[in-house]
Amino acid sequence: MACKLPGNTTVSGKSILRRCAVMLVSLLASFYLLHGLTQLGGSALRSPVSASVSASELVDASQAPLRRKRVLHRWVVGSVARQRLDGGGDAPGPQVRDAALGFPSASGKLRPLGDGTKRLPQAIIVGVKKGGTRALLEFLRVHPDVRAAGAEPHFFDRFYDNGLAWYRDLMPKTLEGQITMEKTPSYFVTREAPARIYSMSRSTKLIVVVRDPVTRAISDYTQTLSKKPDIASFESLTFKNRTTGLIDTSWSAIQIGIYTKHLDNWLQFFPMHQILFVSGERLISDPAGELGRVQDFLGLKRIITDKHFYFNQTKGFPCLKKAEGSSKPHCLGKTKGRTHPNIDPEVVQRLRDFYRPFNMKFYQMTGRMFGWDD
Ligand SMILES: Nc1ncnc2c1ncn2[C@@H]1O[C@H](COP(=O)(O)OS(=O)(=O)O)[C@@H](OP(=O)(O)O)[C@H]1O
Repeated sequence: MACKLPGNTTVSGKSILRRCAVMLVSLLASFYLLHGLTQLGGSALRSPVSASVSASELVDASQAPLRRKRVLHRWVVGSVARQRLDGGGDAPGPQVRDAALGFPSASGKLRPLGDGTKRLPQAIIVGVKKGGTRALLEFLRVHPDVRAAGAEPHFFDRFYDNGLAWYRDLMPKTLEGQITMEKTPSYFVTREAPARIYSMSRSTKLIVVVRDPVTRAISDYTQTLSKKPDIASFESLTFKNRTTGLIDTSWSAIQIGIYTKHLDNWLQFFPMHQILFVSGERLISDPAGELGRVQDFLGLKRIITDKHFYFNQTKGFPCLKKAEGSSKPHCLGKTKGRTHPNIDPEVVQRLRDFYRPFNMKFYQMTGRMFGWDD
């Protein structure tokens, strides 16, 4: 059979069939290619970040400023979880379900979404007054896995009757994996504090910032003097009887520095390994070194390093290059690092002699030489 095409071309039936078959095959091939491209583009659009973000990158991202990190983590883990929930036919396991609801901490753990929950502290800086407790807490707060109450709650000494719910309410909200902390230096010398903290949680980690008891006493006195300029001199308050040289151990400025006496009280309830002693002197001369020990003790990743500090010549103390939630340098306020009055060197020597045996016992108990008697 033959037919006439426009332009007087004569085409046979066989030839038409051949042409139609070729057209069909190329049409099918185009469809196949188009389908492949759509699949590729579709999955890339569904998970723009998740496909390229590894667990270690998530951990690294946590070291960026907290707010930015949280937004990023919500987005990243949210999309990972969504992808798994959408794509897989299986019911999601607990990890995926958690991921759908949250984001990981610096340690890679998953956290619930939202602003978090107020929790009782898992670690408390219990002392000592004028040891450097504020500096330690301010430095620790830089860690993304630490949240701390701003003011001193004084729950275990002054406000115990208000109950644990009241205490918890003073705490900042935390996400799973973050540690709640507070500092109240007077706990260390409060007789009831160890039993009370133990009854809240026997696993509470305790931190004590200790400082040379003589300079601590002078610092304590300097604070009182700033509030009551009319008080008696340090020298006269130190002695029960200046002629006999008998020290007045009932004066709180003196008594607080007999660390072994107070420590004995804590050891009735807590084992030594649950108490960390931070050197107040080293906190000034090597803040990153002391912070390293504290982070280890709290089971935290060592994120706070010497890169976080600079020595402020005017202040005469180490300061933070960036405070928590800020990009500005931050030194402690003017009530921290006061100029001390000059004390009669004979009185200072008498106090050194008084504290020496207590210090020696303290070094023995803690296994650390603090160097106050060198
Ligand atoms: N980085 C930094 N900046 C300023 N001050 C610092 C710092 N590190 C430790 N210190 C020392 O902290 C002392 C105050 O201790 P506390 O914060 O424990 O005092 S308080 O008990 O809360 O009142 C305070 O005591 P004074 O020098 O006697 O004022 C400081 O010596």
